[in-house]
Amino acid sequence: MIYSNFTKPPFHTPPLSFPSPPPPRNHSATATATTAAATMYSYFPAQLPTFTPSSLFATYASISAMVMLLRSVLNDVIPYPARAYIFSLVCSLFRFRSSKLTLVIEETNGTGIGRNHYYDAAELYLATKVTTPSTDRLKISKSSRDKSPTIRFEPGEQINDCYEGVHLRWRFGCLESGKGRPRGFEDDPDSGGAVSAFKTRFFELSFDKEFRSTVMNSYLPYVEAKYKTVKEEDRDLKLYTLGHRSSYGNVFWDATNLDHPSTFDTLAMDPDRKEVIKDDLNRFIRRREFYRRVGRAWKRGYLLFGPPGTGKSSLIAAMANHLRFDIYDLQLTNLMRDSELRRVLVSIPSRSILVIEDIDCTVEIKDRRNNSHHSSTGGSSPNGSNHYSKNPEPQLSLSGLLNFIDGLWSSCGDERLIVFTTNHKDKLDPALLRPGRMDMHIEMSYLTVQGFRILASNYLDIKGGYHKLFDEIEQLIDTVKVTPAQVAEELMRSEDINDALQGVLKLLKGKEKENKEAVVKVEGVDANLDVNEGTEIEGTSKVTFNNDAKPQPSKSSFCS
Ligand SMILES: Nc1ncnc2c1ncn2[C@@H]1O[C@H](COP(=O)(O)OP(=O)(O)OP(=O)(O)O)[C@@H](O)[C@H]1O
Repeated sequence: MIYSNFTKPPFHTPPLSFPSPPPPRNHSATATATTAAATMYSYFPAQLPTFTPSSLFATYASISAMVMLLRSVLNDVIPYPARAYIFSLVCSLFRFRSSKLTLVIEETNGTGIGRNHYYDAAELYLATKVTTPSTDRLKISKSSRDKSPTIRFEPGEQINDCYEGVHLRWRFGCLESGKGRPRGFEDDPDSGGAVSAFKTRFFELSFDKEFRSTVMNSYLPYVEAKYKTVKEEDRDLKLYTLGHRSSYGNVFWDATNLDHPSTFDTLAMDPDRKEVIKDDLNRFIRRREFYRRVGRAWKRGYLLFGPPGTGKSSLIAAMANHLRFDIYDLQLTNLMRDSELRRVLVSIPSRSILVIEDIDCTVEIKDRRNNSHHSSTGGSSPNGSNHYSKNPEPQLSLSGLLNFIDGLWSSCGDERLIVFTTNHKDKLDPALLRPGRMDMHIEMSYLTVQGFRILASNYLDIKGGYHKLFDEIEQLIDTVKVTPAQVAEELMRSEDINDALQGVLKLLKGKEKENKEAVVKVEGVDANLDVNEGTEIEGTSKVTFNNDAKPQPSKSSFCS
């Protein structure tokens, strides 16, 4: 027990003694004064309690201990939402008479799973305003491949802005929005045992209430427009792939710069077909109002099909470079359930291309669904995790994917392209080919003469665009199947034009020879069939006419 100077002393402390009043004098005035003084003297102790540093510290310590005790009791007794409500009530009392209006712009939208476009716009817009004197501290980063640095704000940082005479104050904040599983994962038993705090980043925009309509109708659209301009002019295109998984089981996109040099000019493809694709893309971008008017989600699906090495990935990169859209490369093996797929797809922003390569391997999706019982009894997922064993249902399904393409979820997000690629269109689930799902089917074929001319001009920069070996090469290109990738490989082997073209010639002649041998082999099988009529010949379907007809392993990890 700590005793202060104001509390009763312990019983063994000697009682405070008061000195006796001085004896009275004869003088009457003096006597009166003396009597008054004596009366006062009798009320006050001779020695007032003293405030020593140690006593003050002891008092402070006991008060703090009490406050902390009270606080922890209140925290235990009153649940977090109730505390937050009381806090907001108290705040609202103080805000009541404020002439300012504050808009809070959080990083995620109301549902907590999609990004808030205003937040992205504000972040980029304010990065252009960091030269104002009110800015004291910023985070800055730049990878070796970035064109310009990325600027981020420290919590509490303020930036003042002025728009059409209206003074605006931006403030960046970051707060721990509570402990527990993030929104949408509350009932998920598999979302990680650890329960930790998660952060909400936000901007606050404060201004005089009278300018509310100016800010809402004019300033915010202005910030958005600036964002678009800056993004287009300055930024590097990004390639996003599904990366790390949080302890809640949430999967996040990891970004890297997309430096793919492929353009429609470098693509070895018939010029007419290239024009058709370019026109289609340009029309799509222009038709925002059209899509709204006819009640369709503003997105377009492309199916690219053709043998490996015919330029499907190169075409996607050319599309991204043409439109200045980011690419989101989705590997379905990284996802376990439809809910994850939805979450990941909804997090893709506008002006981006979602790519799902080798979609013919979606047979895996159906297999997972059918094998859910097996998985739930201890099987492990294809990527080696034991995620399935904890969550038997529902798994990733084709219908989940299709629902995103043209179901209700398709309306989440604007201005997006969805590109599926496949080496085997015939193997695709008919549901994927249904009209309205993939708007345009683009066949990527073996190299044509026109395609070869484009490759030769790109790789060898031949003056006049003609070489004496072209005639022979082009004759062979018409008769054998060779992919642009194979010819491009030959063209890269030598810096000498003649050597490089000789290499192409050799490749084509080799293919021609293989074709002839294969024909002879087939004729031999046919002859055998005639001799042993009625014999079941196994493996005739494996007889190949050339190397290109051989089934080739897909590079996608989705195909195990
Ligand atoms: N049509 C083409 N025009 C220009 N270059 C091409 C073309 N097709 C292939 N190439 C060259 O071949 C390489 C591989 O091509 P790409 O990855 O685009 O083929 P793909 O059809 O996507 O193959 P896969 O089906 O195996 O993914 C490219 O880096 C490019 O250099």
